[in-house]
Formats: sequence, structure tokens, C-alpha cells
Amino acid sequence: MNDQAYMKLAIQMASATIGQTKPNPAVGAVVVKDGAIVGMGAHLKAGEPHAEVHALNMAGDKAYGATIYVTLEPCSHYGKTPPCAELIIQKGIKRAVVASLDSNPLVSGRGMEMMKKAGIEVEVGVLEREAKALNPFFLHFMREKRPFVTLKAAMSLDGKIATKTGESKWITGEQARLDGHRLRHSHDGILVGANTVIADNPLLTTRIMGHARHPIRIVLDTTLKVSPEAKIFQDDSAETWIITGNVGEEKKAPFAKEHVSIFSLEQPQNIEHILELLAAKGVQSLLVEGGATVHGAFLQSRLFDEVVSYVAPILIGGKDAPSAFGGAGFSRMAETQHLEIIETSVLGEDLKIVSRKKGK
Ligand SMILES: Nc1c(/N=C/[C@H](O)[C@H](O)[C@H](O)COP(=O)(O)O)[nH]c(=O)[nH]c1=O
Repeated sequence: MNDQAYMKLAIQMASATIGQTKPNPAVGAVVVKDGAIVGMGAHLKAGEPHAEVHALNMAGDKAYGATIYVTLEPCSHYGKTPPCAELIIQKGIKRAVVASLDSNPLVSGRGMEMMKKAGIEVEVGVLEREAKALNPFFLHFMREKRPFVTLKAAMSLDGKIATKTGESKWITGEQARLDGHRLRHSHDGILVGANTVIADNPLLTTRIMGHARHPIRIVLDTTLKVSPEAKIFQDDSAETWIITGNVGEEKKAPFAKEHVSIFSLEQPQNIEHILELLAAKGVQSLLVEGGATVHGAFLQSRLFDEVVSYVAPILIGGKDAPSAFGGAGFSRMAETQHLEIIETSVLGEDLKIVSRKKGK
């Protein structure tokens, strides 16, 4: 087996732990000595040993003079566990092959530096793209210090998300809706506007799939006009946050529940401030389910990274039927937001289109 084959194995192990290592990235490591695998491991849970520790423990004294393959640059800072770069040095590893550098500018390259200084032969970039695809949200969050934002919309062929009377159940079929729940599972937070809560009274939990993680439910409601009777406040199977303006304590009182938190912002419609607040609360990825007004605000701010569109082969029509992106919109073609389609798939009778801003 060559470097790529061992790195592929490390990537495969890491891919099996995606979601369970939060807020840490999924990482895999393999230790090879004289052409034989003598240690392998993946980071399993935040606060527990990193992938390199598991692999090196399994290798024991065979680690001396061996090669280690890791999907992410070994950590160089004292977190909950001692730095892996130091452990790699102590164990006498001869060569370190790393797929991708840490994207946190504060530590990027430091682990490599430490190992190089200790005389270890280091190499970066083997299967880098595949390794980065393991943790798009974590890498983005470390680099941009704000959540990775996915805008999700389910629409008709003519781009409508509801009829002119507000009906929307259902536009897309079961498979597309199941896929939408997988998006909920993989994101830390799900955000909707007050109008969606009032119109749909959604639960916003991850259902219709196996072991599911519920994202934190976040409602943008500048004047706190939603009802405390809404499902997301009555149902305590997931946390619910309201981001609002400066509203009086008496308005907040009816929402006082264990799983409900209310955050007031000076500018509750400022997407940048909203994302700063969520980043400070450790939200690394945010799924925005709309509706049109909220999607319009994110479009105007251009602070989003991916758009997931589920398109159903139905025509709704009507100039008063809402399209997926409301708000002011752009007046000139030169201002429009360009994306690139990175994935399409057919789900039942519907089409799923995943687009990203260029260079994401
Ligand atoms: N109307 C459609 C969608 N509408 C999704 C809405 O944002 C809202 O989440 C729904 O009311 C579902 O809420 P709950 O969490 O399941 O209770 N999403 C879809 O994928 N297809 C559609 O046809």
C-alpha cells in the first residue's frame, strides 16, 4: 500500500465518526512500520483522546521509526488533552504524512513546525480535498469565526414556496423531505423567521430518520410577535432560541421555559450581528429554512455559504405567491449573487440542487 492508500483508510475511519465528535472535527490516523499497519484510530468524542493518541497507543513501541498518516494536522496547543505533535515526537515517529493543515489561523502549521524541528520528515497535502470534505463546517468556522450557513428552500418549478393563500404542504415529496431532515441532523442550528412559525407552526426537530440529532431551533422575531403556544416553545425535545430586538420583560415572560432562551440585539435584523452571536455560542453550522423574508435578508447580506434547493415538478403561479427569496432583491444583473452548482440529484419526483458561492 502507498501513502494514498493509508490516508484513504484514515479518512474512512474519520468519516464514520462525523457528527459524534462535535464541536471537534472528525479525524483519523494510521501508523505504519515496515509496510505493516501497527496502529489505527479515530477521534470518537470531544474531550476523549485524539485519533493520533489511539493509533500511537495501539502501536506501542513499534511507533519508533514508523510513519503516521493523519487526516488533519496534529494539534500543537494544550486543549483538554496534551498536544499530539509532542506525543508523535516522543514516540519516535520518523515520518508524518498529513492530509490538511489546521484552518485555525492561530495554530495552522505549528504542529508541522514542531515535528520538523524535532527531525521528523513531514509531508502535507496527501488526499487534502477528501480530508477537508470531512469537516466543511469546522474548517469554515475556524477560518471565518462564524457559522457555515446553508440556505434551504423547497419550491415549485416556478420558484414558489407556497400558494398565494400560504398553503405549502406539501410541495416536495417524502424523499426530499427526508433529505431535508438529514440537513437538520448535520447542522448545529436551524433558523426560521417569525412568519414561518406563525404560518407553519413547525416542530423543526429531526424526524423521519434513525438516530437523529436535533439542531438548536432559532427564531428571528424582531418584535416578539410569535405565540408562546407555538410547538417549538411547547415541545422541549430541543433547545429553542429567540433572537429579538429590545422588547420589554413583560413580553418575554410568557416564553420562560427551561429549553427557551431569548437574546436581544440592538439590530436584530443585522445578519452579521446574528452570526456573531451564534458563533459566540459555539454554533458552527446553521441551516436557514426561511421563509422568503429571512432568505431575502441572508441574500442581501451575502453571508451564506451553500444553497440547497429542492425543486418539485409542480406549477403554483400567481404574482402574490411567495418565491424562495423575498426582501428587496437586487435591481441590476451585475449585483446578482453568482453561485456554482456542485451537486444535483433526483429524489423521487423532485430535483435537489446544491450550490455554493465560488471558492467555498
Ligand atoms: N413545505 C415544505 C417544506 N417546508 C418546510 C418548512 O420550513 C417547515 O419546516 C415545515 O412546516 C415543516 O416543519 P416540521 O419541522 O416538519 O414540523 N419543506 C420541504 O422540504 N418540502 C415542502 O414541501
